Amino acid sequence: MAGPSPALILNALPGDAHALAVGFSGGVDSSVLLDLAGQCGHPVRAIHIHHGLSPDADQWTDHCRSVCQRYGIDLQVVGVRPRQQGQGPEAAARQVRYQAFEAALAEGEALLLGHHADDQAETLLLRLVRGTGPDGMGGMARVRPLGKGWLVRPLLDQTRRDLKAYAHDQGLGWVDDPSNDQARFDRNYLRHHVLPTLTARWPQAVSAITRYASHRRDEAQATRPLVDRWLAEHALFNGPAGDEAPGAIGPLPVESLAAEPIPLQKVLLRRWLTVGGMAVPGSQQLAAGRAMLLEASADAQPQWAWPGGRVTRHRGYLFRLPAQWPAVPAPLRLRPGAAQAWGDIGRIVVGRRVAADEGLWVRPPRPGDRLPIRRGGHTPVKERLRRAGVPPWWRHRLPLLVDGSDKPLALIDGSATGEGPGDDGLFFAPARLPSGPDWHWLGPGRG
Ligand SMILES: Nc1ncnc2c1ncn2[C@@H]1O[C@H](COP(=O)(O)OP(=O)(O)OP(=O)(O)O)[C@@H](O)[C@H]1O
Repeated sequence: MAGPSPALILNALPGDAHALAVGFSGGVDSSVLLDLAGQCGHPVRAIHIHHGLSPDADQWTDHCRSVCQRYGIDLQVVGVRPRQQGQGPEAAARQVRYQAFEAALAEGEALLLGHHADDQAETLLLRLVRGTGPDGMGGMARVRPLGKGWLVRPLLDQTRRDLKAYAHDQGLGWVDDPSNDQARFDRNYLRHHVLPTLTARWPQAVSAITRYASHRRDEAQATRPLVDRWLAEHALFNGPAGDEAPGAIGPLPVESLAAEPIPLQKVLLRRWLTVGGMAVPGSQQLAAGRAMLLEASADAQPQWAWPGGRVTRHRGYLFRLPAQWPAVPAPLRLRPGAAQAWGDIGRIVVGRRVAADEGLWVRPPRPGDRLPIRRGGHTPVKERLRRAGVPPWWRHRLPLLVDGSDKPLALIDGSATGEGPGDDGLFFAPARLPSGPDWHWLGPGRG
């Protein structure tokens, strides 16, 4: 592997990145990165996050200022204090740091971070001993979207020793963070005890481990489109055409899933949960959940719950259930030409000529509600919803149109696209909740 050079950055950049922002802590790795970035021919700036955690923090910021001044590179200093919520100070600092990076990135800008091969090997070993799934073994990504730009780690194939040698050769100055050695206990145990033992016996251990991570990432990148295609073909897709936002994949049909080999079922389930915004369970939990959901008798309604979410089976489909149910909305007096909030669940969009002087209301269905039918007579609302395939847990949250004396008139059709209803219509535009309830039954005409 060739040593540090600007080509590492140029080769790692996504095609449309046209400006570089170096995450500059003042440590040796990001000092090398800054030096290389300045030789790439792209506009460069640096971002330093001042956490104020160490008594030396001001000195590091001063150091970063003077280095950037020498290079003639703009430095943005962002002061963010970690908010500690049940995590260690390191993890809390990392979380706010990435949020600050994301907010600071401009369109088309690539944030460069100085993670190297030893960091990657430590990450992999840590994940391995703490327990991780196949995606975790891809380690840190070399490139991923971040805010309006990208996060790029061009030094992932360089060892710590390569970077130090470059810094010495080029006469670069840097600061050492002494807290690194105490705060990151597990990582340092690996760094000082485990990796030296491994590399004494197998000198290529670090690059072999990082190569493995790179294979895993390639494999994930190659298979993901196939998995997503399966989901798009089989799991009802409820977004506007071409919308691939998370949550756009609807309930999973049990029959199609069960027809696949078990290892593929697990891959599909894992991905389906991820696109629904759910925390993915560990392998054992996933295997148990899969068996419970797919191997139960046809008329059973098993419910699988793990700390990250819940899935249930209903009439041949698997549904992701939100971690918290939105409250049942309160009755709403309709206003012509308005888009009115239907609790946290969505909006009721009302045409201009609707409800002008009729005193129309919308409220959730109640037991015993009945709707008039065209041939004369009435049908229970519950029966209409059941026939339309609306799962029981949504039936009492849907909008029912009633007149001024609370007499049910109609269920309001849903529209996933949110386009105008015209002057005479009204419809329900469901919100896409973060926990991704499955809205597939809300297509126009189903109400
Ligand atoms: N305070 C900071 N200001 C700007 N950039 C930083 C700062 N701290 C870290 N970075 C950037 O992140 C890179 C990795 O640093 P470090 O390993 O400390 O980060 P981390 O995000 O905690 O990662 P890890 O996952 O390895 O714990 C650095 O080389 C630098 O590019």
